[in-house]
Parts: sequence; structure tokens; C-alpha cells
Amino acid sequence: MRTDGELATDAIRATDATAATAATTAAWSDPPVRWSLIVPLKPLALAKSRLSAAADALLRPRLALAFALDTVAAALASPAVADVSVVTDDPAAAAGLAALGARIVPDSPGAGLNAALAHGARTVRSLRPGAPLAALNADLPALRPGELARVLTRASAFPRAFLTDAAGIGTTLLTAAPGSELQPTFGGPSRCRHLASGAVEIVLDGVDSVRQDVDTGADLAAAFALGVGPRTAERWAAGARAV
Ligand SMILES: Nc1nc2c(ncn2[C@@H]2O[C@H](COP(=O)(O)OP(=O)(O)OP(=O)(O)O)[C@@H](O)[C@H]2O)c(=O)[nH]1
Ligand SMILES: C=C(OP(=O)(O)O)C(=O)O
Repeated sequence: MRTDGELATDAIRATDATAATAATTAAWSDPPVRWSLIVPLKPLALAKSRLSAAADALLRPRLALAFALDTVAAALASPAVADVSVVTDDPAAAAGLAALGARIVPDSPGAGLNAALAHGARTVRSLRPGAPLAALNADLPALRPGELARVLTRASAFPRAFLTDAAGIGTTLLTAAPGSELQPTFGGPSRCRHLASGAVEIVLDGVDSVRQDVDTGADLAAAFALGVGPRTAERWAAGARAV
């Protein structure tokens, strides 16, 4: 039989253990967790081919750059974001994105989107070991910093998580907590692949700006309805001419 004193000590130990567990959890799941984002961007001359019905061959690369600049500017303005690394081999895009404050990682694998993301993840973790990672597409011109913060805060409860695109078929964001690998399988119907890989789907209302990627003219109209960033608005108004 334990004495009252021993029981009281046990209770204090249990409280301490609970507090320690809570502190460990809080260190990860409570704000301010600040994420390292990895944004892939293919050479602008090759980008946004599915926009051809809405934009000619001169305008498409300029729109792709405007989307990327608005995406990265909004991401850098999010309270949940520590830094943004853009994996690209495009020199003009690299200059513009670096001027916003992004780190530029050359796409040295040159082996497509998922290889670029895996390379970006390795690079970021070599610089910031244990960083929480989020891959985010560069074609989210309506992205809002607060909506991105809500998605990332929800993602922080899981080892890996993702957000499906506006169509509910692809993926706009994939996360990996410290100690987890990103395991990106983007491209086409990636929602199913990310689910099958064990990533948890984030389901939240009011985060349309994080889901609205722009592949087609209809997507662009939907992004405008949400409200695009200033570079996309200016580029669309100017068309292909210099601004
Ligand atoms: N670094 C890098 N980024 C890529 C590559 N392929 C696609 N991306 C980026 O991945 C994201 C999603 O790409 P997609 O929407 O499939 O391609 P897109 O060029 O934007 O559009 P489409 O030409 O219509 O397929 C965008 O941010 C692209 O710029 C690649 O090989 N390397
Ligand atoms: C890369 C993706 O988007 P897209 O629809 O542009 O291929 C994806 O959803 O995995």
C-alpha cells in the first residue's frame, strides 16, 4: 500500500510527465512552427502549355513568371513560413524570385518535377536540419498568406500531409514534419498517390487560394474571381508587352 505522501509524489511525477509531453507536442504543433517551403519552377519557355487557348506563346512564359512571383511573395508574407527555396534553372525567374527573398536552388537533377522537389528537400535539410518542409506549386497566383498559414498549422499535426487542388484530383501542397521525408509524387492525379503513400489529406474550408492552381483558361478565371496578386493582374492587363 502506498502512503499518501508516495501517492502525492506519483501524482506530481505524472503531472510532470504530462507537462513534458505537452511541451514536446507544443514545440512542434503550436505556433510559431515556421516551415521551409520548396517551390518547383520549370523553365518559363516550357511552362503553362495548357494555357495556350487563353494566352499565346509570348504571354505564357510571362504569365508563368507572374504566377510564381505572386505565389512566392504571398508565401514569404505568411507567418507560418520561415523561408522559401525555389528549384529552378530559369535565370530570369531566378533573378526575380531572389529579389523577393527566395533562395534559388538549381534544378541539377534535371529529371522532372519530383526529382526537383526531392533535391530541394535534401538541400533545405542540409541547411536547416529537422526543418518542417512543404512543397508548394508555383502556379497559385491568388495565394493568401493567412490561408497558407491555416493549412500549414493543420499540417503540423501529421508526419506527412497534403492539400488537393481545386479540381480535387491533383495536389498543390505536400508537407513533411521533422524526421519525415517528403516523398513527392506530384503530376496529374497526384491526390490518389499522395493518399496511398500515407500522407493525410487536409480538409479545411476557406483555403481556396491555396488550392487554386492555374493550368487552363478556366483555372485562370477562377483565380481572378478569388483575387490574384499584383504581378499577375498587371501582366494580364498588359498582355505580352513589356511592363
Ligand atoms: N524545377 C522544376 N519544376 C517543375 C518541373 N516540371 C514542373 N515543374 C513545376 O511544377 C509545378 C506544377 O507543374 P505543372 O502544372 O505540371 O506544369 P506547368 O509547366 O506549370 O504547366 P503545363 O505545361 O501545362 O503542364 C509548377 O510550379 C511547375 O513550374 C521540372 O521539371 N522542374
Ligand atoms: C503537378 C500537379 O499539378 P498539375 O495538375 O499541374 O499536373 C499535381 O497536381 O500533382
